[in-house]
Amino acid sequence: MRKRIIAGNWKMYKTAEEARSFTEEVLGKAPVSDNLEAVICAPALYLPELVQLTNASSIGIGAQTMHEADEGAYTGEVSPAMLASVGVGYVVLGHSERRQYFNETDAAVNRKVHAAFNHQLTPIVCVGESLEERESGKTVELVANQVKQAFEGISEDLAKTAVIAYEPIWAIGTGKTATAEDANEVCGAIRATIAEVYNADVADHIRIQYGGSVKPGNIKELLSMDHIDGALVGGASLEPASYLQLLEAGANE
Ligand SMILES: O=C(CO)COP(=O)(O)O
Repeated sequence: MRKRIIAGNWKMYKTAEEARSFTEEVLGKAPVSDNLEAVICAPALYLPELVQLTNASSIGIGAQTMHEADEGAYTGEVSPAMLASVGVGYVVLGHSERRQYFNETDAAVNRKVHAAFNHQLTPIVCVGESLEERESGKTVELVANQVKQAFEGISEDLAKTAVIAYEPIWAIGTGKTATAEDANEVCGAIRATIAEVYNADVADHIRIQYGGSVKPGNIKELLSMDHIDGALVGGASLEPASYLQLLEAGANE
């Protein structure tokens, strides 16, 4: 049985004080369950403090991106070694906003997946199609290709521990969620791709999240689907009450 993973992606929201008070508020209230991994992916600036605050809790802390090199003359960047050195456990890679606004390519995502594993960070690898691509019937082909490229050269043992987030671009921040059936179909195709690239055992272990306008009102249905093992949540992860409701759904359903 795959352990569910529900991750909030705060994107570029919250002041330091807001990040702190959110975390303090959810700490005592987050459900503790063997079936659920809860994660907050915060702006890099707040990561050390959030790691400290959540140290004794069931909540894990993740970054939203990173550079692929351990160190170097890359002004403004944060390296995987730096993330690991402050106790960060996860990193979102290849988010569509990174691909769109920061020209992150599939090849760069692949280098970052390698770099994350080199530092014992769990990568949350994002894939997903645009509306145009969906309408032209290319979703499965495109997403399968993104997955294949992201995992190029990654061993079976490491791939098993990765997380893939299927986030259709047209569903991000728009209030338009993919239907649970459509989301499950693509997540199933991602699992089939992993089975093809690796084997059935890796496909059985790897966790696949859905992301795109996930809310307390639709998460249960999404999580009831065979191939959906969790959610990567933007807007609805910003308020403690709704983040906690998402975690409750993950722990209970
Ligand atoms: O991009 C997302 C999470 O990474 C989804 O964002 P929303 O939940 O705000 O649609």
